[in-house]
Amino acid sequence: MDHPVVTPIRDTLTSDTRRQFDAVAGEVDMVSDVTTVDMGHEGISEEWLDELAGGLTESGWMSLDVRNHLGGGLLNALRDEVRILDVTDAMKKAGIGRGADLTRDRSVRRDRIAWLQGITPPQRELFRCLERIREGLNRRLFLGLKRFESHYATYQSGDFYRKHVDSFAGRASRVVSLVLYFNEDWQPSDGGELQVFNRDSPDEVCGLILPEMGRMVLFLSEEIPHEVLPANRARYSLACWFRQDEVPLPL
Ligand SMILES: O=C(O)CCC(=O)C(=O)O
Ligand SMILES: [Fe+2]
Repeated sequence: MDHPVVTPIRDTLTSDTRRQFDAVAGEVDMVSDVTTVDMGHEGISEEWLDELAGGLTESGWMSLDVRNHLGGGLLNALRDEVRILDVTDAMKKAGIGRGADLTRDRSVRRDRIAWLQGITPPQRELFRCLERIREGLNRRLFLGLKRFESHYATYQSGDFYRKHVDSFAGRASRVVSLVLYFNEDWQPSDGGELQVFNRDSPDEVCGLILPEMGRMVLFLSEEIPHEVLPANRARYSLACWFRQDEVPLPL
């Protein structure tokens, strides 16, 4: 007997649903996204997109302060969302792999995650920004990025994510990784740094990034090994992957 094909009820990342989503976003724009209205930041300029593409080309990764580009209002609204998901126990233990291959190996990663659907006003605004970055990188680097997927992550005290790359080489799935952090006053003693390894000599650490509010890290998913060191306090972030494949996997 044939098995029915089960598709996710809502997936904002396929082109058809993205079109619907844009239409809705356009209407809502006229009313304005109250929670994220935030004048006085530069936004996503062509110069900033040049900078992102340059960083990826030169060393395969970069870390930068994005408050002036995404806006403090949007970052605060996203931080509030992930905190609410955390305190209401809506975050799920993260796994490794997808679908039938999913394993939850607590010795490899201990974070909890919640996938974004792009439905709430801050997520809708974020998706518009991510879309501009996707297009901007494609225009400059010809990466053929077709879509993105994104989840919030929380690491409680003691949680970590061991050294890994975000995509298996040659699978052309996840191509560019982007991580945004939402933690005010993060100190070196709070641990939880993202440790980045050199793409040409993967045992060599070439970056140690504090997960501070407004900081973003961008890197080539297949090439840059990285690791989240054990955190000593709750650590909030959002990860996004720009992908070359068209068809979404079930969440
Ligand atoms: O939160 C971070 O700094 C990185 C997270 C990460 O490597 C991942 O989710 O694949
Ligand atoms: Fe990763």
